[in-house]
Amino acid sequence: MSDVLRLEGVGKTYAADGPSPVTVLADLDLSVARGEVVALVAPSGAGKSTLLHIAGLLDTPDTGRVWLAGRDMTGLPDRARTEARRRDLGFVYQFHHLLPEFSAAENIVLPQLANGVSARDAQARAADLLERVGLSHRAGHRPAQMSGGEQQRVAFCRALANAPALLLADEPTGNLDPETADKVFDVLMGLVRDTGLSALIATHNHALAARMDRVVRLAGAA
Ligand SMILES: Nc1ncnc2c1ncn2[C@@H]1O[C@H](COP(=O)(O)OP(=O)(O)OP(=O)(O)O)[C@@H](O)[C@H]1O
Repeated sequence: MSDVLRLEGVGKTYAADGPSPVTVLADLDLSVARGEVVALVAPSGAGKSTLLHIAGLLDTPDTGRVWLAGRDMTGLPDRARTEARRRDLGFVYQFHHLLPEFSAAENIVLPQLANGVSARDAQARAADLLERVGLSHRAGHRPAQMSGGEQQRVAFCRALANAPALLLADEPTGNLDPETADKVFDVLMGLVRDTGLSALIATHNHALAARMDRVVRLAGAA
């Protein structure tokens, strides 16, 4: 199977047993093929975050199944899900979430050490990734010493540090002014294409969505 991510018949209802249950996702099918970049466009409240949490193995659907990198994740215990998340997924959010007391390079090295990569290999990969996003000269800077666009470029490198099968991004340039957002998005797409990565990228920006391989629109369930 060449899909990196496959959701089949996924449904999610919040407070299903409460007085006013909210069905956010109903019978949703979605797949991301290997090397494919898919835009996820949804009006506010349509369930974009819920979907990304389910795809990111941070939440479980009430119905349906989730495959990641060819393995069925449905019903796996927390430990196995955490392990799959660490091995197969990279995350980028609207805010960079870099560790403030560590340098750009260290922020990219640390997740690799946690995955058992040697310090030497981790440093070499961090240097390579920083070069790809044009930030070699910022390797020793801490997040507070960098611009918003630079911080976000480091966050992309960190997400790719362990060579995940799939990148999940939630409004990755949403915190930046439009001009910077365009440039930083170019960097992200360059990085994704260079590494042959698959990605599911949520955005409200239709121009950015149009630059991806496919656009999935989430209308929101009743
Ligand atoms: N834990 C929860 N309990 C009850 N309702 C929830 C919960 N989490 C989310 N919802 C509801 O589910 C709907 C979808 O939420 P979700 O966060 O997935 O939307 P979203 O598409 O990401 O929105 P936005 O783009 O505004 O962040 C919303 O109406 C929200 O109020």
